Amino acid sequence: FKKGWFSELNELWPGQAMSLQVEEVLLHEKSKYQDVMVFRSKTHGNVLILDGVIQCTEKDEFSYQEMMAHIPLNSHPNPKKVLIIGGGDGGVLREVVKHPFVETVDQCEIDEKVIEVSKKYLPHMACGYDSPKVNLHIGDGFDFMKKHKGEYDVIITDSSDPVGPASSLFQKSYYELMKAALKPDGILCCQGECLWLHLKLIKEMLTFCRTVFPVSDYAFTTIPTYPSGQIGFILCSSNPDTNFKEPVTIWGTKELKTLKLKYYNSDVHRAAFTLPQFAREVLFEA
Ligand SMILES: NCCCN[C@H]1CC[C@H](N)CC1
Repeated sequence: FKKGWFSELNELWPGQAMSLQVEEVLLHEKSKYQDVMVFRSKTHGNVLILDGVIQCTEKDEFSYQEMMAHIPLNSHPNPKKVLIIGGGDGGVLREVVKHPFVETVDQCEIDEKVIEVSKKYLPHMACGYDSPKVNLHIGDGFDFMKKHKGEYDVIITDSSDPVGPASSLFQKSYYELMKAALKPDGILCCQGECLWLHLKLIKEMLTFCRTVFPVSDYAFTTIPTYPSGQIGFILCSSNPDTNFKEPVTIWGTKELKTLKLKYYNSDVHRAAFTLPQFAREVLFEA
């Protein structure tokens, strides 16, 4: 490639590749599960790469973390107990612990190296680990959920892509496990890939979610450094009265400033469920 540039080449987005200019590689080593790299980019701050895939950049990570946390939390009337599967960089955790209703957060991340690296090179994301609300567990999310039935108001699965270690998180069996770990009116939010690239996979997931939950929906955010600049979220609720499109908790300007939110607000929440026609007809009309 052009000297001094990182390109995100991957079979999950054939024929295209996001590139970032590299100033300095800060770390590059193997964890027990994957190849871990951090570099300081010219224009996007520090960047975390796992197995050659961009996980987050300091410049735009807040788009994904805020939406992944606040869409489910503000769709639940009183989310006290939250579980995060994955999310080792700490960004989603940082957002969840901000929420005034949240009392405790269990986080289960399989790769301790990702947490260690984030604390060192992504301090503005890993700051979430400093919260007294957090119980951190290193291990497999499947095993953890089997031991915590009916415990959670909200479960968030902040995963990488459906290749390698994370592919099992995109199966029906995993959603059945999350449902069992939720309280009877619980809500889940999972990384749901991209409308431009993975519409078929999203359709398959929504189809099996509709056999497991009374309510399932899909929302998206814009994020320049993820493939095609967009990523979405699968949202499911065991409470048939849940309407994700209308938040039950609405924050005003003062609260948004206090919470330091720079992407999420109630109008952005509502708009996130308004899909372009090519996606709406496949996901909700066919
Ligand atoms: N907290 C960010 C976790 C990473 N999320 C995924 C990274 C890889 C992308 N292709 C999809 C989102």
